[in-house]
Amino acid sequence: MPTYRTSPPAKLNLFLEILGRRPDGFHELDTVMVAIDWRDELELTTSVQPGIRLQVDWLPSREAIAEQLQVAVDDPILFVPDDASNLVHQALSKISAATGYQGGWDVKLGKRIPSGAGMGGASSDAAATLRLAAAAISQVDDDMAERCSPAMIRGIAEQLGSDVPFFLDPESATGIPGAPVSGQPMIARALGRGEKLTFRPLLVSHRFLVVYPGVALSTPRVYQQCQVSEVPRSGVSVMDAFCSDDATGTQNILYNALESPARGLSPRIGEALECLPVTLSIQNSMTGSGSACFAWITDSGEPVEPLTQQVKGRLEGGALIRPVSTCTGAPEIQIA
Ligand SMILES: C[C@@](CO)(OP(=O)(O)O)[C@H](O)COP(=O)(O)OP(=O)(O)OC[C@H]1O[C@@H](n2ccc(N)nc2=O)[C@H](O)[C@@H]1O
Ligand SMILES: Nc1ncnc2c1ncn2[C@@H]1O[C@H](COP(=O)(O)OP(=O)(O)O)[C@@H](O)[C@H]1O
Repeated sequence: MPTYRTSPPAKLNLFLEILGRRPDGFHELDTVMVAIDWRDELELTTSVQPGIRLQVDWLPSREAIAEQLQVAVDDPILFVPDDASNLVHQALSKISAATGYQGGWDVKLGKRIPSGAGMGGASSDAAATLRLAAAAISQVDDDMAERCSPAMIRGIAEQLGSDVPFFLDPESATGIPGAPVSGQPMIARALGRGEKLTFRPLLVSHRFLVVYPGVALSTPRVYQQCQVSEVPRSGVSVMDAFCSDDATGTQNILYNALESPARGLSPRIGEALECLPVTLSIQNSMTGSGSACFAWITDSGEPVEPLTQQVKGRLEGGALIRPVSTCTGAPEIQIA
């Protein structure tokens, strides 16, 4: 059986405004996201033996991540489920049910993206699973290939989570044939509960310094504490700034309405933000519902390594601190 592999990326929310509260418990959003090259690793093989066998490990090792976070290897912060609560598992159950695929799945998930960070790790793993599983199932016969339509994939992605469609290729994510092709870095604006997407290609690569301050925040808890904005800002100007071919010197456009409730839930958010540099060419924000924060380095000539060392020196306590760049949200699938 061939093995299908890909490296699901994390995301950063560059802008997030709360437009309203919905009767179903979700919030209407205006958010702008990019994928970044902080990646998990996912490997999937079909099997004649029914069932889903999922193995999850930290990369490069649980010990290495625990050491950086200054916690014990069995600390709850490093817990990632390997049962039916993992979104990879749920994605496979749903695609098997939707296509009538009767076989089983063997999956290895290598985690680098921390959980409860607002970096969308679980959502990205789920979207990548759908893409790999669709590629594998499509090999069975033409009938199966036809059942793996972009509309079916998008429908499952939306059921799995508000952020999951963002990590599909733009045509599957939007349902618009001819949407910008996958494989190149994009920026997306998401409306609704996060699933109504518009993609635009990025003309230049953008660099960030990301800090995960070693605390996991629950997305529902952060939303419970948030305020609907009376005079909502719009994500359009952020899209425009990031889509220009030179963002050097762009001032104060990052915004996240969930930052204030997240700060209230953990002092580590403020600590992470305060240790990030702020200059004429560097702006800071929190991603998603937290806890990770980031600095956007708008000047392409600014070296990132001294900034990384500066932040490592300033932030007390365990943390994961990494320079990253924008990348495609739906990376290439390798078949071996
Ligand atoms: C905040 C964001 C910003 O991109 O990202 P993360 O911090 O999770 O990465 C997203 O809105 C999270 O999307 P996702 O993580 O897929 O959330 P879901 O599983 O759909 O929802 C989890 C819970 O979050 C709340 N929720 C989520 C999305 C939304 N538009 N309004 C909400 O109120 C609801 O309480 C929901 O039950
Ligand atoms: N594939 C997965 N990777 C990480 N966490 C997962 C996964 N599937 C389900 N989870 C659960 O999802 C929650 C965190 O989701 P995640 O996407 O990592 O964070 P966030 O929503 O902050 O971006 C945790 O409760 C975790 O147990």
